[in-house]
Amino acid sequence: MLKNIDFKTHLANINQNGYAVLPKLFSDEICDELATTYDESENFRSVINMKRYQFGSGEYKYFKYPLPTIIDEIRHEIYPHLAHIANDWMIKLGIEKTFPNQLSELLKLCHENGQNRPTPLILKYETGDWNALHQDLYGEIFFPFQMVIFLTQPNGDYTGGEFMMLENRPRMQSKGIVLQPNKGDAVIFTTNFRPTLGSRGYYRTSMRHGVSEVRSGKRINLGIIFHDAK
Ligand SMILES: O=C(O)CCC(=O)C(=O)O
Ligand SMILES: [Fe+2]
Repeated sequence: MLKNIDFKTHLANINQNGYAVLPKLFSDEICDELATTYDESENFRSVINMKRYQFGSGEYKYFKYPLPTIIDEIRHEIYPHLAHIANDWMIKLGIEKTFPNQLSELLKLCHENGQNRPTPLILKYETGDWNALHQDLYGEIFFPFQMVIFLTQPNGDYTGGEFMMLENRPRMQSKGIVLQPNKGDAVIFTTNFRPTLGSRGYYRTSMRHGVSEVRSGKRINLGIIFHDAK
């Protein structure tokens, strides 16, 4: 499924900016099919009302294991490409941590550490909904990257609802990044922090992500987080 992806360019973008946009990872048909699974409650382990937890406004559902095939495949196929940068980042930042080459091994570590619950999720936002800037860590073991796939079309299915990232640079003002990818596009982005080169070597820039208010319509996204949750 990932045959035509130009990973070299995407990995360079991730190294440079902390994120990459992958155009048209999923066809419209696959997007529609995944968006429809949202209403099939047997696919999910829990439903979160975002207002109740003060996470913003909207609703999301975590898939249960076994994950739908396409989500499981993409999670396993993308991971090895990212594990290499993850390890390089840890070296640059002087952190003694190594991520295994395969997702199955990372998940094994998560499970041994009591992080047993699957983290892939679908989020649904309607008019007025939004997602507060946050990080998806879920336990001591967390992978530095995650992915979000846009299942609906901005300025077609909804307006507003931009994907936002905020880079917190130490002792400097923060940088905001706003994206509005098309239906079927994916964004791979930094979950926690990334190395930025300064005059005295690499330092940590922490990143958070969220979604601006949806002005009209319905926005549905699929989130793929690689580590499992406590
Ligand atoms: O709806 C979005 O674009 C953001 C979803 C999100 O927070 C995530 O996938 O972790
Ligand atoms: Fe998130």
